[in-house]
Amino acid sequence: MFSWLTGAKDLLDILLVATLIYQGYLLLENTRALNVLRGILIFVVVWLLASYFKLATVDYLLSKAATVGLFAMVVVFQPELRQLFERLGRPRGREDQQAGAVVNEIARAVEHMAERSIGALIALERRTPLGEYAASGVKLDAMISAPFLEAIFARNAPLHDGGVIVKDGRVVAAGCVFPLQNQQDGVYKRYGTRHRSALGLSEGTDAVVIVVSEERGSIRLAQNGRLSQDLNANELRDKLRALLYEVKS
Ligand SMILES: Nc1ncnc2c1ncn2[C@@H]1O[C@H](COP(=O)(O)OP(=O)(O)OP(=O)(O)O)[C@@H](O)[C@H]1O
Repeated sequence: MFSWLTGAKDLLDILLVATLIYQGYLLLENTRALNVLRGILIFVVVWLLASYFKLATVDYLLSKAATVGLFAMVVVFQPELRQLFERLGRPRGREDQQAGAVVNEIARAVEHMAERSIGALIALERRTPLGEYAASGVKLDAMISAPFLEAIFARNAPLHDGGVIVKDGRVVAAGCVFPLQNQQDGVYKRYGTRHRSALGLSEGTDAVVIVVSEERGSIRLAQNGRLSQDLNANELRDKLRALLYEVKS
C-alpha cells in the first residue's frame, strides 16, 4: 500500500514537472526569452568549467552575477511570467468560446472593409508580448466588435493610420507603428508600407497580422515573415481559428 502510494506520488511529481517545462517552452517559443535562455546556458557552461578547473576569481564573480541576474530576469521578463500564470489559471472552455467570437467579429469587419477597399492592419498577439508596439499608438483596451474595428479604420477617422493590436479578445491599441520588413529581401519589394509593416511584425514576433489593401480590396495574412495568398472571409476565419486555438493547446 505504502509503495503504491509512493509510486503514484512520484508519477504525479514527474507529470507536474513535465507540464511546467512544456508550458514554459510554449511561452518561450518564438519570444525574445528564448535568446536569453541560450545566453543563460552559455553562462552556466562557463561557470561549470570555471568551477571544474578551480578558477577561483571567475567562479566567485560568476556566482555573484548569477544572484543579481536572477532578480534582473524577474524584472525583465515580468510580462512573460504574468502571461504564464494567467494562462495556467484560465478556464479552457470559456477561452475557446471567446476566441471563436473574436475571430467572427474580426472576419466580419475585415470582409466589410475589403468590400469597400478600406485599408486595415490588425495584429493578433499570441505568445510574444507586443507591448512595445502598442506603446507607439493610442492605448484603448476596448472590447472587440466588428463595428468598432470598422470605425477605427474608417477613412479620415483619427486612428485609421497605423495598426491595431488585439490581445485576449480586446483591442489593446490603435494607430500603432510596426517595424517594416527588411527591404533587401526581394520577394516582397513591390509591396507598400502597410504590407511590409505586417511582414516586419510577423517576422520578429509570432503575431498573426491581417492586412486589408486599400488599393486592391484584398485580404492577406502575414505570419513568420510571409504573406498568404488573397483570402476570402471564410478562409480568413478558418485560418484564424486554427492559429488562435493552436496557440492555446
Ligand atoms: N510602419 C507602419 N506601421 C503601421 N502602419 C503603417 C506603417 N507604415 C505604413 N502604415 C500604414 O500603411 C498606410 C500606407 O499604406 P501603403 O499604401 O504605403 O501600403 P500598401 O502595402 O501599398 O497598402 P495598400 O494596398 O492598402 O495601399 C499608411 O497610411 C499607414 O496607415
